[in-house]
Formats: sequence, C-alpha cells, structure tokens
Amino acid sequence: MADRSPQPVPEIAATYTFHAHANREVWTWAAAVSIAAELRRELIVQPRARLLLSGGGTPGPVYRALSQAPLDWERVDVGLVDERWLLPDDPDSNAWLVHHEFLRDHAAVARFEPMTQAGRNLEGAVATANAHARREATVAVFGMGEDGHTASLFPDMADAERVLTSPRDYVAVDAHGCPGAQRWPRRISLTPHGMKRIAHRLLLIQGARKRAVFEEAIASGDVQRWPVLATLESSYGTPLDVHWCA
Ligand SMILES: O=C(O)[C@H](O)[C@@H](O)[C@H](O)[C@H](O)COP(=O)(O)O
Repeated sequence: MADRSPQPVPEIAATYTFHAHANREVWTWAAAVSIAAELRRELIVQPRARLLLSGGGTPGPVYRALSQAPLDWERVDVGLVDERWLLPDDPDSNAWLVHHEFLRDHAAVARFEPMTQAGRNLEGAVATANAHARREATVAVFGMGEDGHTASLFPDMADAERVLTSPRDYVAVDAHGCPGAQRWPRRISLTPHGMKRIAHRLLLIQGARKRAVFEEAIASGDVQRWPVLATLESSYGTPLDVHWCA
C-alpha cells in the first residue's frame, strides 16, 4: 500500500508567482511572451537554449502563439517534460502535440528531441532522455491535472518513493491504477530532481477547479498527494510562474 504519510517539499527554496489573467487570449499571449523572453535572454549569452514542453489539452494556444515569436529558433532544442509510451506519430503522444501545435511558423526550424522511437525500448528511451538532460533546460512548461498531477507524476503512484526521490532527471513511470494517467499508464517523466535544475518554470492552468486544486496543494505541502508541488522548487531559487485564467 502506498505510504500516505505527508511528505512536505523539503526546504522549498523558492515560491510561486500567481498571474491571474482576464481571459484566455491574455493568458495565451502573456505565457507565450514570457517563454520567448527567457529563450531570447538565454540565446544572447549561450549558443543554444533548451525548452521543455508538456502535453495535455491546455497549452495548445500558447504553443501556437509561441511558434510565431521572431526568435533564432534554429538554436533552440525542444524536449518533452513527459511522454506516454507511444510513438511520436500516435496522435495521443505528447510528441505529436508538440509537432502539430508548436513546430510550425517560425518555430518549425527548432530541433525537436522526441523521447520514443521505433525500435527503442523503454530503458533506452529513458537513457536518451537523461542524456539530453545533461544540458539544462532554460524554460519548462508544466500542466496540472485536477488530481494535482504534473508531468507524469501522479498522486499515490505505486512507486512514488522511487520516482520522487530519484537522482536522475527522467525515469520510467508505472501509473497503473492512477485515474489521471488515463489510458496510458506506462510513461516517462521528468522527476522532481530534473525540475529543480530548471530556472524558469511555468505552470499553465485554467478554470476555477484547477485554481482551487493548486491552492489546496500549496496549503497541504504533501508532494506525494500533490505532485504539482515538485514544480515549485528550483536550485536557482526562482519562483514558479503560474499562469491562470477562468
Ligand atoms: O502527458 C500528459 O498527460 C501531460 O504532460 C500532463 O502532465 C498534462 O500536463 C496534465 O495532464 C494536464 O493536462 P490537461 O491540460 O489536459 O488538463
């Protein structure tokens, strides 16, 4: 049985900034402009920048807006926060979403690193994701389910202890029995350790229910019950930017 004892995020080095936007259009452009600004800043001082994107139904408009930003996209590597154990040409994969919603317009020339590939087993896919993660990401975009999951870290996963305390950036996740994982219990996810290495983290959420869930998570401090709390921590001490609209 999963250990339900509260596990407060140890010494949260940073907090969060909650941006409540007037409507979906403002939410979309505020998030896209903020991501583009961080990438632009990075490209001034570094030869390349790295951006990590999540799946889900929420971020599509932000990805489309971001793809129109006039950036030197050829110098941007795009990876995934998490992936379902599906090939990139599967419309339910996060790679498919990124391809169709983001790798277009100006951003079409960005270099995408899908996690899965025909002939690559789960172990190989995790190893590849960890190899890419040796280069720290500049920005990561997270989503949150109404159960408080983020990336592929689900409340009360069978092996939560291993996943949440892993010293690796990415691990394989077995989310059998977690309703938030829907039809895809086999997944690869960024870990809290991996999240901590990212200076600029955005959480994109919409609706009253998700706002209430986020507030409940913050009040609880129990990362095993509310994995979204893992996005708060960064070794850079930078706050999580939460972009919300009704
Ligand atoms: O592969 C996934 O399922 C996602 O990366 C996941 O972590 C997503 O961000 C949340 O489930 C929120 O999804 P919605 O935006 O659809 O609520």
